Amino acid sequence: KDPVWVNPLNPKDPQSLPTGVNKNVLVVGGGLAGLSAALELAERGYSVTIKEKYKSIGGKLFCKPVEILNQTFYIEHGFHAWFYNYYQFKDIRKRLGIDENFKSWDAVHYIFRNYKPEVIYSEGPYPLNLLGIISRSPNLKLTDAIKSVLSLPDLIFYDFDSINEKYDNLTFHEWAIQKKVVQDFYDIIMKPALSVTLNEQEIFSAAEMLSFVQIYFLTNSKADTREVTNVNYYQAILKPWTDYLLKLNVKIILDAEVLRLKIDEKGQNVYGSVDKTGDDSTVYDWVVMASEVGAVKKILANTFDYYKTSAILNPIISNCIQKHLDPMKVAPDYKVVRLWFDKKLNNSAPNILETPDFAPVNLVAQYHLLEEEFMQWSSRTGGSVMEFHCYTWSSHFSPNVSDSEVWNLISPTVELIYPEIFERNFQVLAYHVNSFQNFASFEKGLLKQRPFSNSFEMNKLNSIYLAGDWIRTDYPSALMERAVSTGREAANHILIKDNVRQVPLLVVNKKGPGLGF
Ligand SMILES: Cc1cc2nc3c(=O)[nH]c(=O)nc-3n(C[C@H](O)[C@H](O)[C@H](O)COP(=O)(O)OP(=O)(O)OC[C@H]3O[C@@H](n4cnc5c(N)ncnc54)[C@H](O)[C@@H]3O)c2cc1C
Repeated sequence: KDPVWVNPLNPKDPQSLPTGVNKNVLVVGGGLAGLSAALELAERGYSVTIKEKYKSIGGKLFCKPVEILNQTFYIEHGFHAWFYNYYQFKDIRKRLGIDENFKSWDAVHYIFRNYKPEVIYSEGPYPLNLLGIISRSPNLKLTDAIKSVLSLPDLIFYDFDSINEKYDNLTFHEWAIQKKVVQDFYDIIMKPALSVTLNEQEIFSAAEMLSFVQIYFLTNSKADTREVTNVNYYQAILKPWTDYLLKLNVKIILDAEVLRLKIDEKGQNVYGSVDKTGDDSTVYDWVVMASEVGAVKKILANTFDYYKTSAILNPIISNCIQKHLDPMKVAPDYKVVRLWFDKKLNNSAPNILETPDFAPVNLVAQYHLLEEEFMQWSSRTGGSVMEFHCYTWSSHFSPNVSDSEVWNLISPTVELIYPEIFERNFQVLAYHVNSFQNFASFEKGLLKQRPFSNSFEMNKLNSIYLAGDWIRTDYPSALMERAVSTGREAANHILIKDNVRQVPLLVVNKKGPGLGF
């Protein structure tokens, strides 16, 4: 199915603010959602200020310089992949002129405890591409798909609205049982997708997962096609993006955690913020909250405390909190561990390996096969740089372990994945651990209360819009693409209010591919 354009609601309005008109926008959070909103608004003449809590921009895509082995390496929050259906992201890449910083990741390698390894890629037109995956598989048989026939209507005749209505109160696993999905099929095709959601697999919503399946596998035969960057994310994405914003006079203030919002009590307009650095006296016309779910909860709770005696604001803020924020949850904490070894795995080890059965390790990326600076270090020293993603850490170990204990704790699992590391006695030369608990939960039952980008405004908390990967969209979207799409949506809510033409969005079709003809 082709993607669909969401066209501007005001196509006749001018493309930017009239000369001489100044509108200030505050963007809270410098992740992809905030950067996307800032890009659209600054291009259309707005004076944009981004306030970011940390010293580096990028949110979950951040990439910061770290001194390791007497060299400065740029280290990411964690390895990411860009998918074919990431239309808003592709558009931003084109506008920033950074396409050359991406390369294709042709096939995805998986290992399992009870099945042979799989190399999955999509080739040929739909539905032959899916049949190809089954026929190449050393584990799956066509009869698995035929026996799982009850699941096929929800997959190939997917309908976004009715699936959301029907299945958010079921977990994906419950849905698979209800639809009698054959175990092999579930374990090899479906469970791996759940494994990389950074959520607890057992409680993940069926509605959310079926939408993910459309985006990443089914909507068109290229959906599963992925790209990775060939240099670090700072060089590939964040520097060009922030350089462009700075050229458009966007103010980017780092290390400036927003503590609470300032609201004009009569008009209920949000007009500013109090930050870690103090009380910002700028009056903003619009605010885009683009921080992650836990942070928005915290900022709104502080704001409520501040205005709790206000007869007008108290019920408004409390309504937004109760309706849209209280039900939202944060996924378990995760760790991303990058190690510098004195040796390399043999050549047959893939650059990226997904390990759905090997929790706490969900994915292994070999950085010396991915990014330039690590390739150079490896060819100079003969060593390797490997990253291990551990997505639901506290379901396996104490959340409070020190960084120096992490490798010892995951070593027994890594030994099952890559015994060679231990057989050949690889020495760890250095290591770096990122630990966070900032990912949104997509467990069952949250969809109805999940806010849209304009939900606060709809509940009378005016001039404030939401953006981020935890915000609900009325089309299939996920992760990085949801972040940049909701950033653009937030910008569009502002543009239409100021009679500036909205920016079109290209989104994944709400219907599944059907029989393909
Ligand atoms: C290890 C890992 C691997 C991933 N892999 C993929 C992948 O392969 N493909 C994919 O599509 N997605 C992937 N993701 C998800 C993707 O990174 C996110 O969906 C996306 O980056 C979210 O962007 P965001 O702007 O919504 O939120 P964030 O990136 O979380 O940005 C929010 C920003 O708000 C800031 N902030 C918080 N509180 C405040 C405050 N009070 N004041 C000011 N600023 C504040 C934060 O510091 C942060 O910079 C992965 C995520 C992780 C962690």
